[in-house]
Amino acid sequence: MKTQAAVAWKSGAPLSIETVDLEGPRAGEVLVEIKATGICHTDWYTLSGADPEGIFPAILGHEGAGIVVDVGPGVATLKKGDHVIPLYTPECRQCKFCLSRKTNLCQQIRATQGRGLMPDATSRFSIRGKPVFHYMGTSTFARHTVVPEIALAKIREDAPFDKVCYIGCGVTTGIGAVIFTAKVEAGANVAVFGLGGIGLNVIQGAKMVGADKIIGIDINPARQEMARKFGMTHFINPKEVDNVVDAVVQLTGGGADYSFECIGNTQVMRQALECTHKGWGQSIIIGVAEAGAEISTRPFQLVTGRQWKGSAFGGARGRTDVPRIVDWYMDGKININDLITHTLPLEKINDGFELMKRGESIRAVVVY
Ligand SMILES: NC(=O)c1ccc[n+]([C@@H]2O[C@H](COP(=O)([O-])OP(=O)(O)OC[C@H]3O[C@@H](n4cnc5c(N)ncnc54)[C@H](O)[C@@H]3O)[C@@H](O)[C@H]2O)c1
Ligand SMILES: N[C@@H](CCC(=O)N[C@@H](CSCO)C(=O)NCC(=O)O)C(=O)O
Ligand SMILES: [Zn+2]
Ligand SMILES: [Zn+2]
Repeated sequence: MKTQAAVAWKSGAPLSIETVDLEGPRAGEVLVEIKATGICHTDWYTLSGADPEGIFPAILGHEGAGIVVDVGPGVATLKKGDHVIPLYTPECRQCKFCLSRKTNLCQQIRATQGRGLMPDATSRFSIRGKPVFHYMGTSTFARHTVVPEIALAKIREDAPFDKVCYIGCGVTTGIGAVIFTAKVEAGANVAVFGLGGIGLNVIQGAKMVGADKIIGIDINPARQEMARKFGMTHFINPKEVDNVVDAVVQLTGGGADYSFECIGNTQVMRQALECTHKGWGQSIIIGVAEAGAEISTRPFQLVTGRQWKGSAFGGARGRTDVPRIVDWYMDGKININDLITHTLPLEKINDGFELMKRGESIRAVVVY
């Protein structure tokens, strides 16, 4: 079939709206009509050329929601008409990683996904006979996409696509990092570095679990108002203090119990670790840093009880947890609407990237 997509021909260049050829679903695959997709900082990271796994031409996008149009042979858990959220972290429930119960990082299709291919090592997308790569196994910047069955969460049919698409990455990543990765307890003091589409969801998660002080740190003062609305109790602008680490330590009487880095800046990752409490502080890295970047600190920071952890997709097991998070939204337990600051048609997708780069949007959502 033919469909429309925003194609990334090469790094650093704007996306180009094209008619692309899309082959139907093969065994274990599902054809999905994408109804809406958010634009995440990670799409920009890959488009910028900083991603070692970035390959071109590709159809980016990993924060979508849509409807099943067709299923390939052997697909047992989904049927035409089902509402779904594509998962860049699948959940096969059979691989060593899934069975370990220790991680959400299902590895069943990770190798081919990282090469922009479906599990049988081919692409379903092409233009004028030349293959176009998939991205993160989802490619939601296309009106139609083909996704493995194990990488789709079935969601309730009354959930609005233009809001719950954000659960496909940002909402789950932020709230999940608090609940599933750090397991923040009521009364804990939390520091959140970077108050964008991810950090604001960390704040929302910290508020949900009953954290005490929730300290937000951002160089963009315009982020303060929204962050307070979501539960931030204190704000630090790094440009206005001598030392961010000292500022957090002072505010918390010794250091944050948990900190979250939601920027992708390795200098800030160090600050986030070092502002946590001696003996038990945990710092969770969420931000994605460019190829070749490395983190450093004095080993003494770890010897004295601080811990560094990372979190991908908030530690969520997508097929199990995403439908629950959709329920939280539908039950009014989490706020997504206020974080979606801009809605655009596909033709304006590059404007969405510009809004993000200028710090003007929290989430821009493309509605097909
Ligand atoms: N681990 C995961 O599963 C996962 C999932 C989604 C996104 N990410 C990553 O998380 C990061 C944040 O994504 P986002 O969509 O929220 O981005 P965003 O652009 O919406 O937000 C980033 C925020 O950081 C602030 N910032 C930039 N430099 C800063 C500094 N030096 N000190 C303090 N604040 C600073 C910006 O002003 C902005 O508010 C990105 O690196 C993205 O790739 C990771
Ligand atoms: N390809 C990148 C890795 C980027 C990365 O860390 N991605 C996160 C999700 S970001 C969503 O916005 C992730 O899930 N990582 C685990 C994984 O990719 O298996 C690089 O190589 O730097
Ligand atoms: Zn993302
Ligand atoms: Zn698995």
